[in-house]
Amino acid sequence: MRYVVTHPRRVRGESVHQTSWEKKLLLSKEREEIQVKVQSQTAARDPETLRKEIEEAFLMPEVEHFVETPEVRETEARMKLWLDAGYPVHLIGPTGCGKTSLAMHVARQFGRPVVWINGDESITTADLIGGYSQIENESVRDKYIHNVFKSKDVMKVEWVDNPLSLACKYGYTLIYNEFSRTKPAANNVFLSVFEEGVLELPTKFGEDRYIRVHPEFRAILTSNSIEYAGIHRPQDALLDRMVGIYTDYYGYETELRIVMEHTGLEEDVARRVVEIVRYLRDRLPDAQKPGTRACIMIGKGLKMLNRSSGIGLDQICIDVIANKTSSKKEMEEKRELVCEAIAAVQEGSGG
Ligand SMILES: Nc1ncnc2c1ncn2[C@@H]1O[C@H](COP(=O)(O)OP(=O)(O)OP(=O)(O)O)[C@@H](O)[C@H]1O
Repeated sequence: MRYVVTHPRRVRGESVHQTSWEKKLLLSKEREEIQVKVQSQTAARDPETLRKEIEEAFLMPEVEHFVETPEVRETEARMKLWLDAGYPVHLIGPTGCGKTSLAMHVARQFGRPVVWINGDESITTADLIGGYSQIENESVRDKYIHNVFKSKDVMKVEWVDNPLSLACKYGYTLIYNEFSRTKPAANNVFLSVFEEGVLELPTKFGEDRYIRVHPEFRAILTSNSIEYAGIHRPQDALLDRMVGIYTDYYGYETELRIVMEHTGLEEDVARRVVEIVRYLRDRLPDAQKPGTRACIMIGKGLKMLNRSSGIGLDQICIDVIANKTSSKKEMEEKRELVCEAIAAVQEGSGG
């Protein structure tokens, strides 16, 4: 809804040769309130149409190449059990182990629109629930006339729902990725959502400050087990209202299937990639462990290799795990470990 503010045109008194009578009239007008003629520019769309448009906009795309092994299905089954029991599910696990893909895949299976929030230090409660859109219109009179006139009119127009309000109002599935990156105070609104089934809109005026949470509302939150120990430890009261499912790196066979699905590599090559990454994962510190994502990246890098470039498998692996390196010495140590991993896998495969 756009508003047009109309108000008496202001003109510079002296520069326009008006009669004294016109000046008097203009001056008196200046003391009048600004006449705000609000015309809505668009005919109000009915709420149902608006909702359908919102739902189409939010429908989460299918997770491509999603691999379901017995191990994946077991975790999915636990997630659905708790979500159907009415509890939010908190997936905790190391970087790149598959939390987000799992959350998206399970969310899709409820057939409800999925709204997505990425946790961040700068997120406020308003980012979660919404706020008023407002038009501010300021008109300032000429400075060199004694009757300087300054007018400012701020109009609060309509409340705009943000993802959490939409999910609670219409029963969408909420995925709150890396939620522990958000400051705990901003996440306080979730306490009554998860317990009393009520979303309070503390910044909203009037009677509809509360949303009764829709029975189809579900929430899946993810956080990074490594960062979890670091950035913002969520308040116990919030953790107490969720079910926690710790998702570590997948087993060998699942990871192999995922790499083959994403890269199209032959099984024997994919096996070597997974074995090299798992060799490194077993020997690197938690914060440096390569995840499933690293397996896929190495696999895709291998596919792009051509003999003439002189780039070898070792360099591909080093480039993928170098991101979390903080010194030349550390890089050299990793280079040695990569060569050790490749040799060990070569030996193991009798290659
Ligand atoms: N079951 C699966 N089927 C296919 N691909 C998967 C599966 N699980 C994870 N992946 C792939 O592995 C990579 C890492 O998965 P994902 O991004 O879900 O991990 P994450 O734990 O959410 O990572 P982060 O902590 O960085 O958010 C992605 O490329 C994803 O597509």
